[in-house]
Amino acid sequence: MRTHADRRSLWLCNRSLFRAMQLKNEATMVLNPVISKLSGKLVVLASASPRRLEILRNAGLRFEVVPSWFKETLDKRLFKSPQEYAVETAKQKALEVARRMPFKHLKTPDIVIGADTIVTVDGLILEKPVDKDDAYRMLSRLSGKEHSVFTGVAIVLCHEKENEEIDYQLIDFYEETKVKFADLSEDMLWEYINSGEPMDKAGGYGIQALGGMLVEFVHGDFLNVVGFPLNHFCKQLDLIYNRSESEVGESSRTLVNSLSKHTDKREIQGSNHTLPTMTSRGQLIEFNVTEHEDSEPKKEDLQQIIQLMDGFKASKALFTASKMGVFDLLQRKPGLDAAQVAQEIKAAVKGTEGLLGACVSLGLLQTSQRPVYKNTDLATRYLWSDSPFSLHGYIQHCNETLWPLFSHLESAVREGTNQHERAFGKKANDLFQDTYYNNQSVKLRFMNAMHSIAKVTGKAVATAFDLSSYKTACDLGGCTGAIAYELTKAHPEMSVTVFDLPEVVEMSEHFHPSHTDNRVSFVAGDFFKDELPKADLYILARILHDWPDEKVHILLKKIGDACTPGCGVLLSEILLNEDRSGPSRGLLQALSMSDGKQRSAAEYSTLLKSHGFITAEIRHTDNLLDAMLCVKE
Ligand SMILES: C[S@@+](CC[C@H](N)C(=O)[O-])C[C@H]1O[C@@H](n2cnc3c(N)ncnc32)[C@H](O)[C@@H]1O
Repeated sequence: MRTHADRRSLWLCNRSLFRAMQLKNEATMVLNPVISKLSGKLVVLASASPRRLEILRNAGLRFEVVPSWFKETLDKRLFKSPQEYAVETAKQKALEVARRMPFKHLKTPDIVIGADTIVTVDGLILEKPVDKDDAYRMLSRLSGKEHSVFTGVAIVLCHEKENEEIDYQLIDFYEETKVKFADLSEDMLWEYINSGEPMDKAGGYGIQALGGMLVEFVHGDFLNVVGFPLNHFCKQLDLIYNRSESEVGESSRTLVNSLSKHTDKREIQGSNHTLPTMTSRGQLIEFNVTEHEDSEPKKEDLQQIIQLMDGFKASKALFTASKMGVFDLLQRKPGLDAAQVAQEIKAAVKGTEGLLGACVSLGLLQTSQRPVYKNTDLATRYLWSDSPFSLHGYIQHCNETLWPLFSHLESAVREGTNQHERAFGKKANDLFQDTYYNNQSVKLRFMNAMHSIAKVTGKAVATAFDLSSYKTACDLGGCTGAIAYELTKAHPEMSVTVFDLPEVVEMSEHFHPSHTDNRVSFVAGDFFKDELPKADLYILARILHDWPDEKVHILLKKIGDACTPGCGVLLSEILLNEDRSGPSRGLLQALSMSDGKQRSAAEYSTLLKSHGFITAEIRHTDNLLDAMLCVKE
């Protein structure tokens, strides 16, 4: 029987082993650029295992957990090797979730990850023990011997096609780790079984906890024994997202099938028979599920379509309530009834009742029996003008500028040009100088709009990367300075020059924060014509999308000329997916844009590369804007 000291030293040994394995993983690859490829994507883990969840969370992956309904009942005798069984189970788990989500959750994931861990010894597959006796049988079989732990992993990539079909692309792999158990005495076995730990674990032990005391050595990926081979997974992601398609094809197995979103639900649930039980490595299989003529409209289809059809009504109700000061009023005086609100906002009671009711239904206001109204938390945080994260300014811009432009969308599509002349009665060669800045109130409204978005996104952009090596920054087109103030707040060593057109700089003091910050200064000028202030980091936040490539090259050349090797460009934009499938915010915004265009990270990288900048990092911030850091070679 092992003493407590023995167990403790075994435990310590395993802990240091765990750390050593972690360090090995860290040393062999840079995880973040791989994991960050998944940010902004709907990643789903088709497993309820808390250990897998923790491993992936610790790696910085953001995902939803949707446990698979696939029953692990595959006939093990049909498989040539245990690893093929584990891979097939992982595959079935992931595919079940990938197919269920568009119907049950009304959203299509981008990626579904499935995994199955098994333990094999003496040619036998050990899964989870069903009871204590089963655990005893398993553990005594493992005692004093070396066994293998296999985790099969399946990554299902879901691509929605234009015809509403979904393509499923499958990449699968497995990882093997050898584990040697110490000789286990009866007492130790039962003590461990009675701890309850073996019951939900393959092979009846958990290496990351008490079970670590049973282990003499581990050969291979430690996390694979815990339940997920993180290192191999990241290498596969690297192949999928960072390498050419041919490399992916060579290194992993791909299975493609298409399902229509309109395929009958019952057919999906029973569709396992359409999958081969096993495929050989490298094989590509395609099949289609026949589409049926739908006899009844489907509830979920109708919900989706109604949301799209009514979207403009909801937007306009929000814009109008915001413009008429409803949220500001109810922030100052919560608990007014419709007549009181109508009186304050100088509107008809009937019209006000309708607007308040619509706002309640949209989750912007709360009401009670009487009925009186007050702001919801959402409105308090984002809709009244003086809240720190108020989007009031941007909502006014949507109402007064974007709404008229969108009402001419058909002409914009037919003519392929911006609709400023139709919407506002005047041509705009330079959007800023001809449209926004030749009228004082329009200018202030635009600056308020930029300010409100920059306040919401500024911190995420300012802290997206390690900028500690940069001491002077210049925010080109930095407008009200909102991002500059976030930068100095986040980087105490940094000073920032905001460079913008004279019309903007003259108004900037209206937006200064209450505390003075002498590390932020303003310089007026035209970034296409004038000399740029010297800095070792240039910020381009929501600038490049406004301009066509020719103009972007003019600006980037000036920045490139002003930079010495090591200087940086911090770009902040909505980055389009490389296949231009989204995000829809970016694609919708493009519909009302003038001469500019939305671009993907690769497109921005190419533009910057031609001026000597290499893309160091890309961050999808989970905020309204993404960020890229590029460094001068
Ligand atoms: C879309 S706004 C972005 C503002 C700010 N960077 C942000 O993210 O909130 C574009 C900014 O570029 C400025 N700008 C446009 N043309 C410019 C030019 N030729 N020279 C300097 N600034 C310019 C505008 O005045 C405006 O402040």
